Amino acid sequence: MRPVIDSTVPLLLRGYAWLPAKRRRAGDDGGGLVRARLLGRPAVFLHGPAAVRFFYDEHHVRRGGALPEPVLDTLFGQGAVHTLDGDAHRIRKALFTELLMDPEAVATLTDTVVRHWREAAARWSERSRVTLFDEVAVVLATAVCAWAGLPHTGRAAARLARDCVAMVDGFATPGPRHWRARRARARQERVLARTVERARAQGARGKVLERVAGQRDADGELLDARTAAVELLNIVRPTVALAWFVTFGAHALHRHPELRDELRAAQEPSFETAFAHEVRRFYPFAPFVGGRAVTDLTWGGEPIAKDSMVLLDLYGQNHDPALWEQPYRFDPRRFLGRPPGRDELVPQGGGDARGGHRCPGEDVAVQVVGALCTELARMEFDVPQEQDLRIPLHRIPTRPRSGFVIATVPTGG
Ligand code: HEM
Repeated sequence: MRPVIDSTVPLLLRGYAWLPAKRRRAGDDGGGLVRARLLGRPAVFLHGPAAVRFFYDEHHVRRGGALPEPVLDTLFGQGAVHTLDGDAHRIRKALFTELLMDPEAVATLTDTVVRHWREAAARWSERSRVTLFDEVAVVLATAVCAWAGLPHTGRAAARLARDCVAMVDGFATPGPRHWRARRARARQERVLARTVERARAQGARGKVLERVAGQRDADGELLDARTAAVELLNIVRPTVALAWFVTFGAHALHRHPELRDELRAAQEPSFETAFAHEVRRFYPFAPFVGGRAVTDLTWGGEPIAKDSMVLLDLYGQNHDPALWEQPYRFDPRRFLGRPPGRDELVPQGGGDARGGHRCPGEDVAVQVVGALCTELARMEFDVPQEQDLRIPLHRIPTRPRSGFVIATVPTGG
């Protein structure tokens, strides 16, 4: 086998564009395995529904020791559910599936978000211009805290929103963005660990806080307050991160104004859901997920050595022409009357959310993004030309450079 040069720096520099370019150079038509070296280790990238099933088999890929420390210290937190395997994972994961996959809880969270959006939108019309990304992040942080029973309101919620955005923005880059992410995480873990301690001493105010504060691990012990804070942040941070998808949704409505009318007129939720799926498929967000090979493996006749990094190429799979007709066309109709297959659409991972590591927040994501894009479609606003709406692919995570500035049209003349 040819020696493979380490690709960590090219990946950091080229972002989402790195893997497709590597795939083209390797002459791969999309179905095969791509080899690389990352952080000094051999790595293989897979994609496609069969690869999803291979990757999510615990006999093939484990998560323990797989995530680099800079990612844990910014995005997920030390000791997070993302890093666990076997029974330890199943017991911790039940906490999230119970809280986040219950239809009533999802509906209550969505209603809370919409209520806070409407209050905020009424204030936007008093200002001539607002940056949608920043505003939506604060709406989401305020709403998820209210829903979870966390005490953050007003400025504390705005601070939490900024910190959650920083944690996501800085996980895949060296330099100032990364250090901001580390500081943001350290600050919010401290704050939330105190909240957990208070909840344990005085009784919690909300179901989510109470449930997380009372979580016991496989050994029957309560989580230490810092780990409980990490897991509270694993609910709050990704909810705030829905600001990326809502901003992408605004971008799609701007590029395809006819969809605005369709969303506005939709009598039933199916178009809204299809729109949310297409936003999650089309726009680049989570690039891939990864673990380590448990043992020597074979995929498509190719050997994968024990301990290699095995990565599932989410962005690549969501744009694979073998799965999606005209993958680079934004078209929510592709999901109308045809809900996505479990291992086909993978912006939030694949496999089974209850049994494996798939994101437990997918129902929340689809409903909140759908509801807020519909709110947006119903709102009167202009999109000033003097802003940069390009979405650079070299940056992970990316978003419209200007954050999507809107000029609200005052209501009532
Ligand atoms: C912003 C949109 C979101 C994206 C792009 C996203 C993406 C992902 C991805 C790729 C994974 C990893 C899957 C794997 O390792 O196989 C994941 C896991 C997870 N997500 Fe999300 N997610 C989003 C929203 C949410 C929301 C709204 C919540 C909670 C309210 C959430 C909570 C979690 C948790 C707790 C895990 C860990 C699951 C585990 O390791 O078992 N996510 N998410």
